[in-house]
Amino acid sequence: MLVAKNIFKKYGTLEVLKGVDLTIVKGEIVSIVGSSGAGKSTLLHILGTLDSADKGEIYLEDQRVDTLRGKPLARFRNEHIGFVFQFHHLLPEFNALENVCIPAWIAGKRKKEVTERAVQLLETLHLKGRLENKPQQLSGGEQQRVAIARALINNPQIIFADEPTGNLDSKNAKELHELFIQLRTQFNQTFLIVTHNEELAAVSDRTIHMKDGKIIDAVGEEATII
Ligand SMILES: Nc1ncnc2c1ncn2[C@@H]1O[C@H](COP(=O)(O)OP(=O)(O)OP(=O)(O)O)[C@@H](O)[C@H]1O
Repeated sequence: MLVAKNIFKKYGTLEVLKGVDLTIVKGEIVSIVGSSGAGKSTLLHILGTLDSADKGEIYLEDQRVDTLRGKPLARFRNEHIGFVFQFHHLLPEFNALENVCIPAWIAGKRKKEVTERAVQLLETLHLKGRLENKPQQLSGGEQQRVAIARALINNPQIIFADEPTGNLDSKNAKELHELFIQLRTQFNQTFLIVTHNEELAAVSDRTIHMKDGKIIDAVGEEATII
């Protein structure tokens, strides 16, 4: 599903990623954990094509993605990748239903089909009665669920989530973990999640540990095969 080979990244003289290799199988929920500054978000952004590596290769379902630029990259991202961030970045002037529909409208999909799928997703995410509400009229947990429906609208191959529970209380965080598992069971959805939340890491299928720009194994040694 996702294969990354020998990813390197520097910011100025700071070496942030020092040769990361990673493979993720379809339907896996994988968490990336590690201390602050280990390079987790940088890796997630590079794998999600939001940032570029200095060296290395990334393949999503056998398509090389790290060489895409401009319009083909924007189109690929819109059609194949979903993102969920700590701050959900919903558009305040649009209601929940519209926020979910926007990526599908951008992809040029038919309005009626888009609305049907968005309503179905929002119902699955227990937001049936909140379709017309603007983000500020929703709770933090509800806003995050709208962001997840938005990430799912184009049926992405993988969802990248950066601290998705970072802004939620423990009850909403737990509900979000259950939701990820439900989406994996129901749709075989693949997730790669950067998190400091130990409970979220514990319910993942696999946890990847990062330290100083490298993936390490459980005893802190540099891992060679992941
Ligand atoms: N755009 C940037 N320009 C310069 N340095 C950056 C940039 N983005 C990240 N860094 C630096 O790269 C290092 C890794 O950052 P990154 O955000 O990937 O860490 P992280 O493991 O996700 O940390 P945290 O858990 O605190 O979010 C940090 O030292 C950070 O200051």
